[in-house]
Amino acid sequence: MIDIKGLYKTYTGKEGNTEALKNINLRIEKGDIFGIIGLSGAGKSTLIRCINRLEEPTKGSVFIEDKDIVKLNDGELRDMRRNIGMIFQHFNLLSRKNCRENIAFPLKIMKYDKREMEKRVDELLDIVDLKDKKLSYPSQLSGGQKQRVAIARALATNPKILLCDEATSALDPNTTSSILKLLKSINETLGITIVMITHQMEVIKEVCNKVAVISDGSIVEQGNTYDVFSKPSHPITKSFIKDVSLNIDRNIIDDPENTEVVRITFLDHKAKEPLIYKIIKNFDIEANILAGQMNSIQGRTYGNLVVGLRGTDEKIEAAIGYLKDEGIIVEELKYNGSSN
Ligand SMILES: Nc1ncnc2c1ncn2[C@@H]1O[C@H](COP(=O)(O)OP(=O)(O)OP(=O)(O)O)[C@@H](O)[C@H]1O
Repeated sequence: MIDIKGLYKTYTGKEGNTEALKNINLRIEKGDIFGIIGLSGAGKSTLIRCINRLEEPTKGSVFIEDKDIVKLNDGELRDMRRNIGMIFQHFNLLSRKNCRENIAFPLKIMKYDKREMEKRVDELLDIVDLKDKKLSYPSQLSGGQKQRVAIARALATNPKILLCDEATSALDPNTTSSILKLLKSINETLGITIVMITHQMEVIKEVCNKVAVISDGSIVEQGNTYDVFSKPSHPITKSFIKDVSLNIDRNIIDDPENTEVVRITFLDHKAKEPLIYKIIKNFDIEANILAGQMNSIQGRTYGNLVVGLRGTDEKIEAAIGYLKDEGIIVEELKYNGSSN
């Protein structure tokens, strides 16, 4: 549905050039809730704004269905943008207009018939659960309510795609959760493809089925959210999930008493099995848990443990072989054994 190919963006300024995006390639399928996560300055806003050409790419293509948005003329771009709604961190509502008028704004520009417009505004207020605030002004609304109005306005023209630029970053955790639920229900019931940029891991975990991790203008990892975050390979991805092995004291890992120190990752139902107990019992070794955590992404569980193993090389090798046969991911952090 959205196919970004070889996308570059370079900002030119007095102090030189900034390469904000470097060869971005992403495919977002119809019906996805696609998250793009990165630290401040990574290029998230630039990337999402290139999707509707609020920012002009320097090079590359952004295909929406089969049209390259980069090549559209002004009139074609205006038509295309009706298919792409957008919401922002600070809502961008018109402060002198009430909820009804804010939501009706894009319909007015499209010269909707007055009766049709009133009907559509009522439908939208119903979708975002704000019927009782129809005549309230933005200053009379909470942050969450303002974002609901912004969502209603973004949906007014029946877009196929909704772009969310840090849409929950200004909201408290409970309000964030209710806005994410609303976005998920809009995705499911209206079939709208959602692209969201965020620096909040919780947002990705709660609603995104796919994720791309952006760092210094490049995508460093992407895929199904569960796969990317249960088996992260890039240090930036690991930092978002606060990988247990990153936080562990090096002295503990280097302790010569441990023959080997491993980081093991359990996925899905394996996270609930007593595998450490089994390796101690069946392989006659000692297993000392040094760090651990359990996580959940959209109802699927995974766990990480850092374990110091003590015993003969053969027994430890057999225990690790058993874990791998059981589908557990085992990574060696430190080996002190006699043979290698
Ligand atoms: N209009 C601009 N002119 C010059 N440089 C810019 C401009 N907009 C962004 N940049 C630079 O491009 C890089 C990417 O910025 P961008 O705003 O896309 O990052 P971000 O990941 O959205 O960061 P944040 O989360 O802090 O908003 C940064 O180095 C930024 O300083």
